[in-house]
Amino acid sequence: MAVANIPVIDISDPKLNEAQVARDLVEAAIEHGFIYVKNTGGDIPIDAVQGAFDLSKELFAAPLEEKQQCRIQKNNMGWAGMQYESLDPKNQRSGDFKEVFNFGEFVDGQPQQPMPPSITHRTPQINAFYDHCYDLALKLNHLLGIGLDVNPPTFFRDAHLRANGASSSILRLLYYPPLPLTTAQPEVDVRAGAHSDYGSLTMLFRLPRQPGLEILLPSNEWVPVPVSPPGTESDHAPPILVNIGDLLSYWTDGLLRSTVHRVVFSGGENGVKGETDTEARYSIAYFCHPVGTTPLTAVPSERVRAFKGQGGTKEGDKGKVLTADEHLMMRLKASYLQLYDEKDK
Ligand SMILES: O=C(O)CCC(=O)C(=O)O
Ligand SMILES: [Fe+2]
Repeated sequence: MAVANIPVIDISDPKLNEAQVARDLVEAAIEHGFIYVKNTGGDIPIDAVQGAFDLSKELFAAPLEEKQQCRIQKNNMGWAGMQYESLDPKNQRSGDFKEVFNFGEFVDGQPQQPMPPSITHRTPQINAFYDHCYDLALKLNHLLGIGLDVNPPTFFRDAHLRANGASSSILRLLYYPPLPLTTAQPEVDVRAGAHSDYGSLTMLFRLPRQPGLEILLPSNEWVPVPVSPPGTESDHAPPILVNIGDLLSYWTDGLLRSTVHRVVFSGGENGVKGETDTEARYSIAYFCHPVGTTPLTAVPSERVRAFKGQGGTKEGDKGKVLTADEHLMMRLKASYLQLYDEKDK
C-alpha cells in the first residue's frame, strides 16, 4: 500500500551545508508539512529518548488515583484519561482511545503541574529531556528562518527564546492501550482523531514497529507514516518526525503546510510491513510554541510576501494581529469543549 513520501533530512552532520539543509527543510515543510529528521544522537542523545519512553511506561502504569490527582487543567498541563480528548469531535463516535500526560515548561527545574508521586524521583530526567527538545526546536526554527530567507534569519528562533518570556510549549507523553480483542467495542473507532497541531512545530518520537500514524494527502487519501522509512532502518533510533503546526502555517500565510493527521488501529494487512499494533503504543510529542506574547505580525521574508500576494490564506484574520497565546486559545477551545464549558459557566 502507498505510504507517505516524506523526505528524510540530516540536520546534525557538521559537514553538511547549512543553507542547503535549511532549503530542503523548507521545501518539505511547504510540500508535505512533515519532515523526518534523522536521529543520529547528535541533537538528542539516543539513550535520552529511550529513557523518556521508559519513564512514560512507568507513569501510565502508576495507580489511577495518582494520575487523577494530576487531571488536565485549563493551562493544558496534566493528565487526561481514556476517551477524554476528542481531536475530531464532529466525526468520532467516541473519545480518543488514549491517555496523555502534558508537561508544561519547567521553571527553575520545577514542574508546573502536579506529578504522580510514583515518578517524582524522575523529575530531573523529564526536565532534561524537555530541554533537549527545546534546543532542537530552536535549531529547527533557525533553519526555517534561513531557508525562507527571513530578515533576520533568527526571526522565528528569537520568538521562541525562553529569555523573552513564557510559552505554552508542552512535552506530551501518549499511551494508546491495545484494543481488547475479546470485547466488541464498536464505539471505539480511533486512537487519535483527525487533527492538525496548534503550535509552531511538533517533534514526534515513536518506537520501532508501532504503527498507526496517518496523514491526509491533498488528494484526500489517508496514508501511513512508517516509523522507520527507507534508508533509516539500520539507524540506532527511528527518525524524529517533525511537523508544522497551525500557528506557523498561519504566521506564514499558509506557505508552510499544517497537515491533518490521525492515529488509527491500523491492523495487520492494512499497515506498514513489519509494523504491528496488537500491543500498547507509546509516543512522545513536543509541541513547540513561541513566547506567548509574540505578536504574529507579517514574516519579513520575500517568499512569504510573494505567497500572500498569490492568495495565500490567513484563516481567522480580521485585521487584528493575534499573539501566540491568543492563537492557541482559539484552537484549544475547539478540542476541549468539555473543560471550557464546565469552567466558563
Ligand atoms: O501518537 C502519535 O503518533 C501522534 C500524536 C499526535 O498527533 C498528537 O498528539 O498531536
Ligand atoms: Fe498531532
